[in-house]
Amino acid sequence: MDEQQEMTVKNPWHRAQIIFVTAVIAVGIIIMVAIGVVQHKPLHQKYKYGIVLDAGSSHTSVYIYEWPAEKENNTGMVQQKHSCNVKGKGISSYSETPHKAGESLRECMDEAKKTIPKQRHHETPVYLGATAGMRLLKMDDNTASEKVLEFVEKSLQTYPFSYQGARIITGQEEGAFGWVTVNYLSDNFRKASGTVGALDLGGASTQITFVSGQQLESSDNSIDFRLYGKDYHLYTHSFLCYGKDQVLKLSLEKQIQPKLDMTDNIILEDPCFHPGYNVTKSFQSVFDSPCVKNVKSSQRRQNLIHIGLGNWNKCQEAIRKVFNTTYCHYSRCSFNDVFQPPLEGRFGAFSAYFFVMNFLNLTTEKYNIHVAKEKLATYCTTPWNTLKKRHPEVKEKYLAEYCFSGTYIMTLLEEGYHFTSDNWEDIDFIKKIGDSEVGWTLGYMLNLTNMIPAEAPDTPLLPYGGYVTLMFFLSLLIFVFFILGCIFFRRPSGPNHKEII
Ligand SMILES: Nc1nc2c(ncn2[C@@H]2O[C@H](COP(=O)(O)OP(=O)(O)OP(=O)(O)O)[C@@H](O)[C@H]2O)c(=O)[nH]1
Ligand SMILES: [Ca+2]
Repeated sequence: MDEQQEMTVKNPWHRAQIIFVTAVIAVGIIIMVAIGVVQHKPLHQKYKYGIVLDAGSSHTSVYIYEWPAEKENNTGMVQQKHSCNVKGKGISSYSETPHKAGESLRECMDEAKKTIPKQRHHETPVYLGATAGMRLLKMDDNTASEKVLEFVEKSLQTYPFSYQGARIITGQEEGAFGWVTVNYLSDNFRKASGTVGALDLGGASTQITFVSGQQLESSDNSIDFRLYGKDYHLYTHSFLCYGKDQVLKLSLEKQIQPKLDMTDNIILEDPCFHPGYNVTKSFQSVFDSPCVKNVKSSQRRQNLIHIGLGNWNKCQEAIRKVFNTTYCHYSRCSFNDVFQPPLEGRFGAFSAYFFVMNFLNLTTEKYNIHVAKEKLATYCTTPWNTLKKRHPEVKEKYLAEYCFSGTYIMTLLEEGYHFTSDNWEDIDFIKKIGDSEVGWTLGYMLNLTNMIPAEAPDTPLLPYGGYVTLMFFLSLLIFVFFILGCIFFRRPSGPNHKEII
């Protein structure tokens, strides 16, 4: 007993003291880690914003994008926060009243002012990109197109944002930035996985863009990007006048060609419109475009009496005539003597590809190309009155044109771009990825703000959550081992054990 007392007195690691000291050290470690973690995490997530106006041929849309301020160069961070459709037609329709082009943007820009926090207004860039409608106006009347852009610019400069310019973007930019958008939103750059091609069908032009492993025979169709440490060799082409509104004009022009000598109104029996459809249109309204300039300048007839026949086969025959496939001075072409390498990979088809194929229910199920054609053929025979009763909510102009547009899309994809029954299912008809709409605007802004770096940034060893968890458990482990150590230290061992107790 005396011996034991002697030992207890001699031992500097008294039990209570050990536990106290150990606990203090452990709590200290945990506090240190917690402070380190909190210190590195911003207290409030701050967002930045960007505005892009898509001044298309048929209408203008205003897109507001948002991203966490401190993660500017992490790909996948920018998302669409809001979008607004400008009332009325596209800005090119204001060629005779250009001031109205600027005014037309007011409502949506006022909405942008409300959507973006006030303290961020001055640093929010605003870009306007005009596409095929303005390209056509520029071809037709350069002064008018400049006036329209001038008024649009004046209008945008009245807002508290950081105005960055309004311009007509090229077809290559439109195609390439559509491709950037699809792949950015699919996170394909960060994953360094394969990319998907982009198919965009507008009102006045259409774009095809994909990564090609082939040597491109035409420099006009070639764009190179270095994104996130990887080189991308892109094929892109924009067909002006091959958007769905302009191609309808082209097709009508081809169909009435044999009747152009007639002096009266022209009656056109059109297989691409539904049986019972009978609408009188002013000749001028149909052919007022540089895409069908010959008709416009040489013929000024009063009216076109447009009568539907609803015959899909004949409709496709008529549409085929807008593609010139008789001549190709490259090793291979799509149509109109435009070079196109073999198709590669999957494709995302958006804009009117989606509007039309979605309405026709050809996007949701995996139809093969033959079934899709059969369904479309049946749809085209539906009488006009039946359709109107079936879809009272759909705008009549859209409803009347789905048979034509669907047939154009099938023909463009199959006979224009050479999709076959084997790769038809590689096409995804899409409108949005996540909450962001697919189109060229996001890619355009990412490019102009340098938000996709050429080289991948060094990434931390662990994601933030993983780091916190690991540090916590390591501290806990140290604490537990310390306690165990103390217990073992405290417990006497060896042959004298029994004697001591
Ligand atoms: N059915 C349907 N058609 C639509 C809708 N929105 C637009 N369209 C039509 O689809 C076509 C393409 O629309 P967009 O992609 O907006 O075309 P855009 O950007 O104005 O034209 P581009 O300058 O050639 O790109 C046009 O003919 C539009 O009138 C919709 O919600 N439903
Ligand atoms: Ca467009």
